[in-house]
Amino acid sequence: MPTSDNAGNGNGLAKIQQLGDNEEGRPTVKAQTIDELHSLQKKKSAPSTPKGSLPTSASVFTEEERNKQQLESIRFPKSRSRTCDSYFTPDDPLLQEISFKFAKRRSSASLASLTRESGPKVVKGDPAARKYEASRVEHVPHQILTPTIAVSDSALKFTHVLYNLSPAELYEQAIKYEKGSFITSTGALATLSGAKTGRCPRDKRVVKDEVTENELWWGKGSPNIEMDEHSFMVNRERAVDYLNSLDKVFVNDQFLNWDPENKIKVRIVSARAYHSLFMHNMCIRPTTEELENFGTPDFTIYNAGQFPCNRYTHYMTSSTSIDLSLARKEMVILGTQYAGEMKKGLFSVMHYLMPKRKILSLHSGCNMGKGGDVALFFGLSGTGKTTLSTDHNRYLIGDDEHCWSESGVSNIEGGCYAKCIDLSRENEPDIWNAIKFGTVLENVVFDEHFREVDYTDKSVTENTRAAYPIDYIPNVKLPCVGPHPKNVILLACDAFGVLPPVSKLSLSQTMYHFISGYTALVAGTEEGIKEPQATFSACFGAAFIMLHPTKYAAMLAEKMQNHGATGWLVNTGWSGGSYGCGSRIKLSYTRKIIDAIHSGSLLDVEYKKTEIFGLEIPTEVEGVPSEILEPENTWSDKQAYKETLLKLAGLFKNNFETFTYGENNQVTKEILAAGPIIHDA
Ligand SMILES: Nc1ncnc2c1ncn2[C@@H]1O[C@H](COP(=O)(O)OP(=O)(O)O)[C@@H](O)[C@H]1O
Ligand SMILES: C=C(OP(=O)(O)O)C(=O)O
Ligand SMILES: [Ca+2]
Ligand SMILES: [Mn+2]
Repeated sequence: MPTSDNAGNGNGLAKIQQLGDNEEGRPTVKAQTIDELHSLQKKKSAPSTPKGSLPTSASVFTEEERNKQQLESIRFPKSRSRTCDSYFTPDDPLLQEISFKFAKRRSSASLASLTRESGPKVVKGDPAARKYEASRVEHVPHQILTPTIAVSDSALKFTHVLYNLSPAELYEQAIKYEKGSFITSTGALATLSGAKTGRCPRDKRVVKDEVTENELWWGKGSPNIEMDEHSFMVNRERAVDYLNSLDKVFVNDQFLNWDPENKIKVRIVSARAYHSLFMHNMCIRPTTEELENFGTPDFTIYNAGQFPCNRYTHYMTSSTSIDLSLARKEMVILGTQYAGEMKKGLFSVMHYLMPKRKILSLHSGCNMGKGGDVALFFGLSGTGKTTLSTDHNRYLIGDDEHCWSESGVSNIEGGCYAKCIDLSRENEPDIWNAIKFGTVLENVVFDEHFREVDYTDKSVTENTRAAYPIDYIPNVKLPCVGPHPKNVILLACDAFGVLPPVSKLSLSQTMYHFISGYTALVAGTEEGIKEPQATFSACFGAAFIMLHPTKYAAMLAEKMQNHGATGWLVNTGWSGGSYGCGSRIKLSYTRKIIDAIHSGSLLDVEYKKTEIFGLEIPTEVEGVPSEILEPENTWSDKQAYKETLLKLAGLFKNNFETFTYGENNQVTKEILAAGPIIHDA
């Protein structure tokens, strides 16, 4: 049965919300048309040549001339000897057209990684010839498996499989065929993700069947919006048909999880080089040998993000749907090209598979000191997992997704996905330097001539991102595994400005704050001052968990207890007042606080218990002005402080009620007592 959110309208058709894509909460791009979107990406350059000289400055070309010039330079490289198109002169328009077509085929055929020895073959419209080509594709270790449709034109059509291409090959594909792809001044590949510039959690569906009905968390607060198997198959067929209609698709075979005993094999079938390069960076890259013996994947994604879902399909509420079938071990993406859906979609799968093996999956960053001390950094988006786990004095294990098993911690991924807004070399040097050849830069704005990225520019979106292989960070721990954590740091970006910059937590407090999963970000940064928006997301990642939050919390409590880990709450948000009055805590102060946690020095100082939240705050931290450690000190209006504190405490209590009743109640009185206590005045 559909949930109330997706209730049918009685005649068997799903209720269609005609709200388009601008519904609240769905991150969309700040443009009305594709052309407008593309025009946001590039800024006019200052002239690079003195007046009066030849018009070599890029700004004198129209967009079209520029593209044409670029294509020509790609098609007619200086060393012409080995390119098939080298006999044509670039200025013959007819030959140009032919050579372009030929080059296109050549590249897609040769890039299939199997025709290198035999050279390219041009496939004409003869089905027999296509059969020949298709049989050659069998040399590709793995083809996409599609259901056999008796005889239709689509079944006869041949689609090239571009299998595990290298970053260089993917750059060429992106630049040739995907509008909005450019090389930046540091060598990164700038791309546009299209209308969607963030995840769409309200369009993420999971197949509810006899098994998942009992296993998964459904209903209030759950991220798992149900769909039935039939509707999944309708969307799957739509995605597969779309992919089959293309001349070529990209296939990535890769791994998740650095723990060799719990490695998961994933296959990603996508239509864009951008998506293939993103996953190349984000998943663990197999060696040639591992690829030869890859076998059957444990999980497959069909990403047909350019193509919408059919809004008249049952359960659909918009033109976007991200669908997960655990029984089929498949995910289908329709109607969003935001690459983060693939990464986080696989994370959801891990949140199902790992607990079955008694392994805890964590939405956290992770790093390790020189002495082998491991820290976990939990937190919602924007709270500092990536920034603080990337620490020049420590070894990076991973920035976002981990497992904690009997043998210690392991990163699920092979790359990092950093926010780029206001990125600076001074504050985040390692991330800054990771933005080089091979890195995917999403939705950034750059100077059209020098291709220098302006990280302060939010014209396309505020959620600008860089996806790079983890070894682009110099002090990476390879393989990305480590011993049991010593510190568990819960990050909250408190835009109310009432949580202390750091407090030490008891185990029950750690559980309380882990289940609450609080952060508060500023509502809208453009239209002046607005109230901070409190967000509660169970386990600091409600969008990705598949089981009831208390299952993960119970595992965390047990592991922390067994291994003697200390819990900390770190506010990376506001101090001296709420957003609008106060200011964000300096990153350099937060880093000092984190240093003191890692070194153990914060265990040896005096503590003071706060009112309401009952948090233990240190009276001193090396390198941090002591007066900011107690938030009340930093507020000039003490009454406003008290009111804001009570307001936030009320929001916490309100949120926690979800977990204190209902069938799944495993929350003990102790955990409840570890939350804020509001005394009646
Ligand atoms: N005191 C602070 N602590 C952590 N991050 C901060 C702080 N002040 C500003 N920032 C910025 O906040 C953002 C944190 O984002 P990020 O590390 O990507 O979060 P996450 O990985 O948890 O989504 C970064 O852009 C960082 O530069
Ligand atoms: C990719 C994401 O992770 P984060 O914002 O936590 O870095 C996301 O939440 O979409
Ligand atoms: Ca995240
Ligand atoms: Mn992150």
